[in-house]
Amino acid sequence: MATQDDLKRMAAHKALELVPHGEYIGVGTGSTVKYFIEALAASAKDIKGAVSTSSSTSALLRQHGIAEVGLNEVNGLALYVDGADEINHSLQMIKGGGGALLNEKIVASASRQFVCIADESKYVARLGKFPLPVEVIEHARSLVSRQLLKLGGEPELRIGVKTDNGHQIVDVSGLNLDQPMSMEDAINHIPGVVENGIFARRPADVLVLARAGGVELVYAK
Ligand SMILES: O=C[C@H](O)[C@H](O)[C@H](O)COP(=O)(O)O
Repeated sequence: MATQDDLKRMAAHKALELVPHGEYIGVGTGSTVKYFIEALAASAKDIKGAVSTSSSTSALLRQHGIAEVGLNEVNGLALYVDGADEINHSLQMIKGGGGALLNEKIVASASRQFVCIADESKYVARLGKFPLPVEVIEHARSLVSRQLLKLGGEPELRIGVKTDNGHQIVDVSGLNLDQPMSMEDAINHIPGVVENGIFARRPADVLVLARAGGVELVYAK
């Protein structure tokens, strides 16, 4: 029986088919993306370079000899490839389980196409079982947490974690995410919030979904 890691690897390999030759691409963060970087390095795709979303992704790109380029050095990206913690049938996502949500949202917003790679455990009818990561300015953490309580969530500080941008992460359980775009906006309007892990304003364009029976491409309904 295929393990979750097998499924992640299958999705990552399939995504290679969507990578254009001779372009800059954005690369997300996480265990599924790690398989994508390995597959990309072993493939004959001649991308111009990759914009990274985290120090861990940069290290993997270096390790595999893939040229990294800064976002300021390119005029937009053809494609962005990343995993998700949850993705719904509109291809809206919760991301940030690995703490890279801020750079991921920035790089995704610079990309013409967002390809999400995921095993079937991530594909859900309703977002919100996975606690929502919210990146906060450290001295505003308590203030922000009180506002998140008012929005119906139960915030919990991710102990001992600092993001690549030097902020803290609060993981929020119990939020009603039936209107993901409104909640994305509402949380980002709290002073002290840097970014939150709802990707509703910039959903994926295509989901490469790996199930035990095979890999399929899913487009937003
Ligand atoms: O901050 C991390 C990212 O949003 C990841 O894309 C997400 O956590 C999924 O990671 P994984 O592929 O390891 O499940």
